[in-house]
Order: sequence, then structure tokens, then C-alpha cells
Amino acid sequence: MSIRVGIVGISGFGGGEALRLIAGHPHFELVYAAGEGSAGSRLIDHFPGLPGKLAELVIERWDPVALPEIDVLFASLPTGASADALARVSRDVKIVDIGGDHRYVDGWTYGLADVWPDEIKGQTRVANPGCFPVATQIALAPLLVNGLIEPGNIVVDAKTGISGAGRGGGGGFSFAANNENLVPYGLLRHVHMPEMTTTIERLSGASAAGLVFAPHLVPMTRGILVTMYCRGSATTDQCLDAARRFYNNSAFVRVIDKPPQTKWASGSNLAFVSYAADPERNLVIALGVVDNLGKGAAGQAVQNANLMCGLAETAGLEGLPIWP
Ligand SMILES: NC(=O)C1=CN([C@@H]2O[C@H](COP(=O)(O)OP(=O)(O)OC[C@H]3O[C@@H](n4cnc5c(N)ncnc54)[C@H](OP(=O)(O)O)[C@@H]3O)[C@@H](O)[C@H]2O)C=CC1
Ligand SMILES: CC(=O)N[C@@H](CCC(=O)OP(=O)(O)O)C(=O)O
Repeated sequence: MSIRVGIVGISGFGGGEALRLIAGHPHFELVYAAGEGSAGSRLIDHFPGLPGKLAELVIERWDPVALPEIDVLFASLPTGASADALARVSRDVKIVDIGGDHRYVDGWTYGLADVWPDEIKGQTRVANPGCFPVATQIALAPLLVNGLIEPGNIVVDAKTGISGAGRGGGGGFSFAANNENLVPYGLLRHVHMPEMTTTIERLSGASAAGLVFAPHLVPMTRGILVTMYCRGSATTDQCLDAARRFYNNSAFVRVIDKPPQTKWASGSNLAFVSYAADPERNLVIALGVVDNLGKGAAGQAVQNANLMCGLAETAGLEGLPIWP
């Protein structure tokens, strides 16, 4: 079966990773690529390693009402650039929005594919979670649904690779500014807080008003590690058991009894979670690792599209991480 897909924002980091995954997908065929500044150029001008027909595909100027016949559109546009445009796309085209405009928006399903895959099956409009939220939510979900931590008392300390800022990241995201440097940012006001709060409240049934989120840029290309400090009297084994049960059927979430590292997920759609808890101190530390461009963006987007199209969730996503 061949499913015709398009990517808008293909010249960017998220769109480029979607291209890489789709090029190796057993059922998806990339027939449409779009952008703004890159319109008129060929894919090979941006991705010199592309083979044959894909290399010669010309990037079109993005026009949501002039799409060729496609079944699925991956939108990897800057947050703020997709809300109006995607509303104009025909309802016959399934959309996965990798950007932030449709998360917890009416008419769109929040695509937290490892936690509620059944909600995504058959949908036509799915919003990918943000990269920090996906790492956070996957690690916290088993604790929240089993009442092992206090939902209103969670501190999320997050580290991200620089590619999280996208291809356009100059200035504060430049090599010179970040090499051998560690940079906190977005304290108390990061755009990902509302979706994390909503998901925590949804999974726990209680307020997450006390959520603290502190992201940091670290001098690496890919990867996210979230270390979360929570209140709860569970033991480490109870947390690990809860996660193993929760992710029993999961193809992509690895529950592991030692602290995970960012490179373990690099280039893959995997998420690693682990826990360390001290009941005497009422302390649970939860850890989550993803590749921001994998599970944090394009990997999760392909997983969501697979579910939307009734394919095996793992189609095109079985590649192993890159090590070292
Ligand atoms: N980077 C990451 O790790 C993650 C990113 N995201 C989200 O994914 C989205 C894309 O991010 P990322 O790939 O990093 O960003 P990039 O800056 O790397 O790429 C942005 C892309 O959007 C295209 N674009 C910009 N404006 C327009 C427009 N008006 N019309 C058509 N195309 C346009 C650009 O195309 P052109 O070159 O043709 O102008 C480019 O391909 C963002 O919403 C981001 O927040 C989500 C999770 C993780
Ligand atoms: C390093 C860096 O800047 N990372 C981005 C997160 C990338 C992401 O998930 O973005 P969206 O929510 O817009 O999709 C940030 O902190 O805003």
C-alpha cells in the first residue's frame, strides 16, 4: 500500500528529520514538499545525500489550498505560522502538526502516542506534543495514573540540544555562544508549561498549578533529558513496576533501572524513563530521555501518522539509535 504524503517546512530541522524517516518508510511516499525561502529549489540542494527521484523533487511555495493529491500532510512550520494555513487544508487530507499551534485546541487530538495511542487511531487532525512535554509526560504518566506522586508539586529540570531551536537558530543559539556553555532560559514562562499542566491534570484528575519548569541549552546537537523532582512515598521499585506495567505493550518506551543518557535515543523514536525514590524523604526523582527531533518531533509525527492511517505503529521507525 502506498500512502501519498507531503511535508511543509521540509528545509528545517523537523521537516528534514521527517523526510529522513519517510524516505525509509514502507508505506509512505513523499510526493509534495513545500516551504517559503526554499521554494523553487530541489531537495538535493538541501539534502545532498538523497537518492534518485526524491533528490529531484522541487520544493513548492506553501499554499494550503493548492495541494496535489496527498493523503497525509506533515506540517513543520514555526509556531504561529500554521494555525490559519492548516485551517484551509481540505478535510480529505490528514494532518500532523509538529509545531505548537494546535496542542489542546478544539478539533485537534493531542498526539501523545505512547500514552493514549487509541485516541489517535483514525483521527484526521493531530497535534504533536512539544519536545520537552513529550519527555516529561512519558516519564510522569505511570506515576500520575497510579497516584505515586503529588500532581501539584512537580519540578521539571530540562536539558536540550541546540537543534531544538530549529535551523534558523542564530544569535543566542550560535556555536560560539553555546560551545562549552550551559544556558538556562524561559524560566517561569516557557510556552510548554500549559500543555504539561493540562496533561498532568488529565492523567491525575488534580491540579498541577505548582508545576515548575526550568529548561537549559547544552552544547550538543540533539537530545533532551528531563530530571523531575516530585513528592511521593513510593519506592524506586514501585515506580519502575508501575512504568513497566504502563508501557508493557509499548514499542518505543524503554523502562530502565539506571539513569538514562541522551545518546541512547539519538536518531530514534525511543523514549527512556527511569526513577529513583526515597520514601523516607517523600522524594521521587523521575527521568526521561528523548531525541528532540525523534520522539520530540518527526519520530512522534510518523508514529501518529501510522496510527491515523491504520498502519503498524512502528512502520518506518524501527531504526536503531546512533551510537556513539
Ligand atoms: N527543532 C525541534 O527539536 C523541534 C521543533 N518543533 C517545532 O517544529 C516546528 C519546526 O521547527 P524546526 O524544524 O526546528 O524549525 P526550522 O527553523 O528549522 O524550520 C522552519 C521551517 O519552516 C519553513 N517556513 C517558515 N515560515 C514559513 C512560511 N511562512 N511558509 C512556509 N514555510 C515556512 C522554513 O522553510 P523555508 O526554508 O522554505 O523558508 C523551514 O523549513 C516549530 O513549530 C518548532 O517549534 C517541535 C518539536 C521539536
Ligand atoms: C532549544 C529550544 O529553543 N527549544 C524550543 C523547544 C522546541 C519545541 O518543542 O518547540 P515547539 O513547542 O514550538 O514545537 C524551546 O524551548 O522553545
